[in-house]
Amino acid sequence: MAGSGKTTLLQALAAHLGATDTPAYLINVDPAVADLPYEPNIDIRDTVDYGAVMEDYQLGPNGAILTALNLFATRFDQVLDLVTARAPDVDYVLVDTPGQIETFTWSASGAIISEALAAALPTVVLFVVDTQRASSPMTFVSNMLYACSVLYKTRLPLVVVWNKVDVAPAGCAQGWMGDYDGLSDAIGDDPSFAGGLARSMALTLEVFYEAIRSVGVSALTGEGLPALLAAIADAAAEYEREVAPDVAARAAAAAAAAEERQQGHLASFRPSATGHGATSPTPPPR
Ligand SMILES: Nc1nc2c(ncn2[C@@H]2O[C@H](COP(=O)(O)OP(=O)(O)OP(=O)(O)O)[C@@H](O)[C@H]2O)c(=O)[nH]1
Repeated sequence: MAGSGKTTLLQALAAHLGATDTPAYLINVDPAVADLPYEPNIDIRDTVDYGAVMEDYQLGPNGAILTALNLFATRFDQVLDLVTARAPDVDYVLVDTPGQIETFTWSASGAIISEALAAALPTVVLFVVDTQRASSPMTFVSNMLYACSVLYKTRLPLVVVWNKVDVAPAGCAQGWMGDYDGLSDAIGDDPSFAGGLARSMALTLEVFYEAIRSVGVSALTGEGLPALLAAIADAAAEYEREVAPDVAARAAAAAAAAEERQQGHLASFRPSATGHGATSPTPPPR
């Protein structure tokens, strides 16, 4: 979510891993960020000038982020080559995404980037929430719906990160994830459409909670980072178990479809039994 602390968390994780002699490889794909508190190994801003994109294409902030991501995605194979070349030396590749969730999660270029990463390396999504901003039951439910949509869009193991626990403890939100009655009581008998929707969504989301992990952290103080790394390891094991076979099957199906297309093209150029090519413009005279 925007402003939830993704960049600060990435910096905190990188510092934590550095201190335990586990250097991480850092990638920034947010073209609009002004200052980064960490030194990325790969930075979209080295490739795409967000300000120039706005000016050249006469776009607003979100349109410019989308266009910058599209331009970056066209060269993502080069990024992937760099990442996979370094992968044997690092345990983690951390990717910082743009603030507006829809520009990454729901864009074609965001899908290209996450699918390319997921096809090359065990990939896990961290859905970062500002815990204080999810302290009312309604905003909690809407945050969980966003998390749910990210899970279904990416089809990757997901960890919900309740950030900023130095300001607001995550206990309440984490409690609601496992306690429909508690959440329903908190929503109350609000007779409005929103209240009814929140109650039915809360019930629907119970199944979703079984598929995800959640951790409370403070990117500012470092609280909860070891638990977050344990959750990431668990999610990576799920990737190996459940996602990797699916990724391999999809790659094999895509390769088979490409092969079939190529055979089709070849067949159309092959001479027929009568000595005429399949692409002959006129049938032989009778
Ligand atoms: N108290 C507190 N503040 C935090 C924490 N993590 C981040 N912040 C603050 O939250 C604000 C936003 O942090 P960022 O890291 O820029 O958030 P972001 O999600 O990357 O922001 P966008 O990319 O713009 O969406 C900054 O003022 C951070 O200092 C935390 O754990 N505790």
